[in-house]
Amino acid sequence: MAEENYDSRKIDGRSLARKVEEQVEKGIDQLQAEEGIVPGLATILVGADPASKMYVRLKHKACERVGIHAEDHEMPEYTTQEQLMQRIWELNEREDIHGILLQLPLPECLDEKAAMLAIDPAKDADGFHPYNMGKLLIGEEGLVPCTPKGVIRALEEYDVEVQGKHAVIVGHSNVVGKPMAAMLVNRNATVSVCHVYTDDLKKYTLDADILVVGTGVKHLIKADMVKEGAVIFDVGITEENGKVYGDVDYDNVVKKASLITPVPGGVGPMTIAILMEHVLMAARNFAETH
Ligand SMILES: Nc1nc(=O)c2c([nH]1)NC[C@@H]1CN(c3ccc(C(=O)N[C@@H](CCC(=O)O)C(=O)O)cc3)C=[N+]21
Repeated sequence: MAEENYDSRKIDGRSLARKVEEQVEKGIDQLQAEEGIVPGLATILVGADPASKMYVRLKHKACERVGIHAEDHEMPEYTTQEQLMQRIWELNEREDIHGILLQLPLPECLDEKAAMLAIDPAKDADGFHPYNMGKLLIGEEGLVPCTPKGVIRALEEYDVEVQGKHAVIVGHSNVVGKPMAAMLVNRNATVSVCHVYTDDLKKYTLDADILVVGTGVKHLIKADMVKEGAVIFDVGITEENGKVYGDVDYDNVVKKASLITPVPGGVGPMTIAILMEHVLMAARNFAETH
C-alpha cells in the first residue's frame, strides 16, 4: 500500500511568516511616509553563545527584509550588571530606537529580572516586562511574548476555532507556557497547563483539541498521546549533531493531527515575524505620543 501523504496537515511557518512580514513592510512604508519615522530595534547580546548569536542574526536579517533599522549591541561575557543597566538606560532614552531585545539567557552572574525590569515597557519588543505580562493577563494584549503570539496568529490564519475548545499546554515557562495560557484563556478556550511535575501527562494531551508543547525534551509527544484531529504546535528546539528536533515526534504524530507545525520551519520563523510586528507597533505608539 502506498504511503499516505500528510503534507496538507503541515502548518507552513515560513510562508505564514512571509505573509506577516509583508504586512509589516507595508506598515513601515506608511509610517515613514506619514510620520517620517523608521522603526529601530536594538538587540543586546551578552557573551558569545553560538546558538544565541545565530538567533540574533536571524532577527537582524528579518529587520533588513522589512526595513527596520537594527543595531547589534554585543557585550562581553564579563559585562557587569551596572554596565548592562547603563546600556539599557541609554537605549531607553534614544528617540531612534523603538524596540529593545535583551537576548536570553544571560550569563549566570547577571540578574535577568533586574535587567528586564529596566527596559522601558513601551520598547519591550519581546513582551517580557512584568508590566506587559500583567496587561496580557487582564486581556490587554499589546507587546506580548512573540512565540505564543505566533501560535495565535497561526490559529487565526488556519481558521481554527478556539472558544470552548480544550487547549493543553505542556511546559510552564515565562516565555511560552504562561503567556500562551493567558492568550488562550483571553479567547475563551478551556486551558490546562502541564509541566514536568504533572502526574499522567498523557491523560491531558489525549484530550487536547489544541496542543502546544514547549519543553525542550526531544520527541516527548508520541502518536499514542494525541487525539485524532488535534491541532498541534511544537515550540521545542533540541540541537543534536547539527540537527534540530522538536518536542513532537512529527513523522508519527502527523498521522493523527489535523494541523501540525514542523521543526524547523514552524513556530520559529513566526516568532521572528511577530517580533518585527512588535517593533512596528512600538514605533507607531511612539509616533502617537511624541
Ligand atoms: N530575549 C529573547 N527573545 C527571543 O525571542 C529568544 C531569546 N531571547 N532566546 C532564545 C530564543 C530562541 N528563539 C528562536 C527564534 C527563532 C528560531 C527560528 O526561526 N528557527 C528556525 C531554524 C533555525 C535553524 O536552526 O536553522 C526554524 O525553526 O525554522 C529559533 C529560535 C528566540 N529566542
